[in-house]
Amino acid sequence: MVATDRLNQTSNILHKSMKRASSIAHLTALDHPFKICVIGSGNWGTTIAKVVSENAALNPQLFASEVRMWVFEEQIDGKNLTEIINTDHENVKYLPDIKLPVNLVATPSLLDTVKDADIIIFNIPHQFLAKIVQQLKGHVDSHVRAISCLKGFEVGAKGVQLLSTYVTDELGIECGALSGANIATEVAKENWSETTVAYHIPEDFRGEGYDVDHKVLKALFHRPYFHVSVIEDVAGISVAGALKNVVALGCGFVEGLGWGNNASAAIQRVGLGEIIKFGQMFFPESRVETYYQESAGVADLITTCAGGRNVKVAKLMAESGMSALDAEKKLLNGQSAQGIITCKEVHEWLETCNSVSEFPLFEAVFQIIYNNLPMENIPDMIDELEVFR
Ligand SMILES: NC(=O)c1ccc[n+]([C@@H]2O[C@H](COP(=O)([O-])OP(=O)(O)OC[C@H]3O[C@@H](n4cnc5c(N)ncnc54)[C@H](O)[C@@H]3O)[C@@H](O)[C@H]2O)c1
Ligand SMILES: O=P(O)(O)OC[C@H](O)CO
Repeated sequence: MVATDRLNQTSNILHKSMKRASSIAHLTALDHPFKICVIGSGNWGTTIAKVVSENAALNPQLFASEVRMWVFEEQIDGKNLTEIINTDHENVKYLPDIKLPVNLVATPSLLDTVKDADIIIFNIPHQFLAKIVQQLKGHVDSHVRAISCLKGFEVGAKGVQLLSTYVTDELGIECGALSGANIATEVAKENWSETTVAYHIPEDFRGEGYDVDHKVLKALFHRPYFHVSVIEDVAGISVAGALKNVVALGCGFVEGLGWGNNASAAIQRVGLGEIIKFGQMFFPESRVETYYQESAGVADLITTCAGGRNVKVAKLMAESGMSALDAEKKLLNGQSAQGIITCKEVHEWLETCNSVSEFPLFEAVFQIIYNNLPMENIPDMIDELEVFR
């Protein structure tokens, strides 16, 4: 009896997942297949390019097979990285030992990459976004749609902005976000993980089959090893994705000091509270439920604090006394620990708003990295400032 129930249950699950897969597979682009490009070819940029290229090859009615990936050109052993990727189908510097699909084409020219694209996926360390977006101005049609996979904020004349909002404001195109518990190398190895894509359907939506909607985004990003949930809360997933990197630096400090799991859990508790508070104060459209219902949120905080690059960099700082930038350079071979810049952006914004004292962990991380405050002071800094909560 129990065995029969199990069998029925398994067959129901299989039936549901086959139905879901076939409903995605039967989508058709009614005008021409959507042309995809990826801007960025780092650790995550290349991984996401692999994911979408696989789906592009599998769904010819929906996506053009060729996916272009913009590569910030550099030489590896006297050869251009683009040439290596296009010949060997491997990004030997930023994603070694992972075979890339043959329909993924590395392109050194930014403008050639976006030419005729229907969907642009931004995936670079966020400190380079402004420069890239400025180069794209005037070269992207207003009906192009975009997804930002970046984690960070833009802080400037307009205050603190989501990176997707920055893209929309500067290029005049709708931009959503993708964020989740996604250490790139695990996704690249096709170990199962989940992610969240958030996207608002814009007012100039041209209709199902002619434009990008939630079904198209699911078809673009969902893989058997990469399960996608598509929602509306762009602000919630973006705030969570940016700020968990700052919390991870705090975890790295206490880990490097040898304080153990309780200390790391304490940092994550305070950090989650500050993430939610930041979202509510500065992006009131974000939903608190997103943080625990979606992969972008608590789940991302957990994976990042367990094994992300920010935690590794901060740990090395604690163990060696190195500066953040030196530790990043030594450990990451050109990759970026985004929390180092994000904590500065957050500090500058909070100072403008006279709200520094309401975010004691974020401020402690900033002071340790930029003003050499002893990391052993973290517990006291959190206590002293927490009275303002
Ligand atoms: N790696 C991950 O596990 C992961 C997972 C999820 C999200 N993210 C986020 O995705 C974004 C991209 O991260 P990544 O891991 O692909 O990048 P990365 O950290 O691997 O950075 C290296 C990339 O930066 C490029 N670069 C270096 N100098 C440049 C310049 N002057 N102009 C433009 N590009 C330059 C390099 O060419 C390379 O492509 C980040 O915001 C990151 O937080 C990363
Ligand atoms: O390696 P990190 O610290 O940049 O984190 C990677 C991802 O953002 C985890 O989801």
